[in-house]
Order: sequence, then C-alpha cells, then structure tokens
Amino acid sequence: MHNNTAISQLIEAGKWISQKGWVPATGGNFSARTATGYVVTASGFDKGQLGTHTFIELDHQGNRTKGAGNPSAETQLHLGMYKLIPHANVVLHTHSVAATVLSRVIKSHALNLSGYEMQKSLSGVTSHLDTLSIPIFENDQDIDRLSLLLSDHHLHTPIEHAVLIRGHGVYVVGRNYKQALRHLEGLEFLFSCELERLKIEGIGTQL
Ligand SMILES: CSC[C@@H](O)[C@@H](O)C(=O)COP(=O)(O)O
Ligand SMILES: [Zn+2]
Repeated sequence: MHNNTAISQLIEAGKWISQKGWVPATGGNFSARTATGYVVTASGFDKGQLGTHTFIELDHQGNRTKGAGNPSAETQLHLGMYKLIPHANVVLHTHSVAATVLSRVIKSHALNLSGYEMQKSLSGVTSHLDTLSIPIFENDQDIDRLSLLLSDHHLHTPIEHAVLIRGHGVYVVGRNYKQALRHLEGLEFLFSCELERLKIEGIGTQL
C-alpha cells in the first residue's frame, strides 16, 4: 500500500467515523502500515475534516519522513500495536460514548461478550456462543507506559481485534482498511448493545 492511497482511505474513514459521532472534538487518531513505513494523523485536528496536510509519514523505524505539525500524541501506541500484531495494517482509535462509558462501568480487565450474532463481524469469530474478550487497560497520559502494558499483556493473551482504554476509547485493528472499518462498526454496535443490556439487567450480569 502506498502512502497516498492510505491517506485517502483514512480521510474517508474520518468523515464516516465523525458522522457516526465516534470522534468528538479532536478525539481519535488513525494510522496505516504502508510499503515505506506508516502514515498517522497529525495531532489536534478534527478527524472528520482531515486532508492530505493533516498526516505525518513515518519510516519503518517510526521516524518522520514527511508532514508538518506533530504526529498524534498516541503515535507510539499505534506503532506498538503494529509491532505486536503482524496482521494489523490499519489502526483506528475512537472515543465513542459506548466505548468510553462501558470501559468505566466494567471494573475488570476485560469486556467479555457472548450471545450476540454481531460478534461474527470480527474476523475468526464464527458463533454467537463464542466469548469475545476485549482487554481493558487503565488510561495513562504516558503513552510509552501504556504501550508497555499492552505488550506485557500480549505475551500471555494475544491482542486480536481491539483494546479498550478505560474512560478513553477503543483501538481497533484490521488487516486492511475495509476490515478495520467493519471491526469498528461491529464492535461499536456490540458496545452499545452491552451497555443497554447492563442498564436493564444490571451490572451483576456482566460475564
Ligand atoms: C480531545 S482530547 C483527545 C486526545 O487527548 C487523544 O486521546 C486523542 O485521541 C487525540 O489526540 P491526537 O494527538 O489529536 O491524535
Ligand atoms: Zn484518544
């Protein structure tokens, strides 16, 4: 994948994600792994109004090769995820209400989902009877430390589709742009369903 193609796809993704209400204010950031390294959104922009000037291009080591301004404050988390997850080529980070609230309401270190047909929107999931487990990490303004937490966790429980950051949002990975968007939409639907279910059935019914 060439940098320009990846940038065009992430601009489109930003418009769609913003229309969904999942990147309020300047929240969220997006990246892709490309032939020459990575592209990542620049820091502090409205992710619904991205343009070619709001991307930073990085080499395979994560050093900037092109682009003005600062790379996303959470760039190291994106790079960490590419390192841990070889099949990840796109990372989308969003701040939806459902991901933000659910990650606070669930006090344990994982959101476990079962019984939903929509679980099958996640690659490798073939039944609503499977348990889909999304790890939850404590939020931290020190992104390098947060990234270390993810790699420690990945050693014993490989991260597959996504991670939740408590009170902050979700990071979703995909093999490509289309899969990343499908994973994000599927997960957001599941987060909303689970939040509604917990409101009705009570927090004690969390898996
Ligand atoms: C609107 S505050 C959100 C930020 O602190 C951060 O979490 C975020 O997602 C966006 O940061 P950015 O540096 O623009 O990529
Ligand atoms: Zn964020």
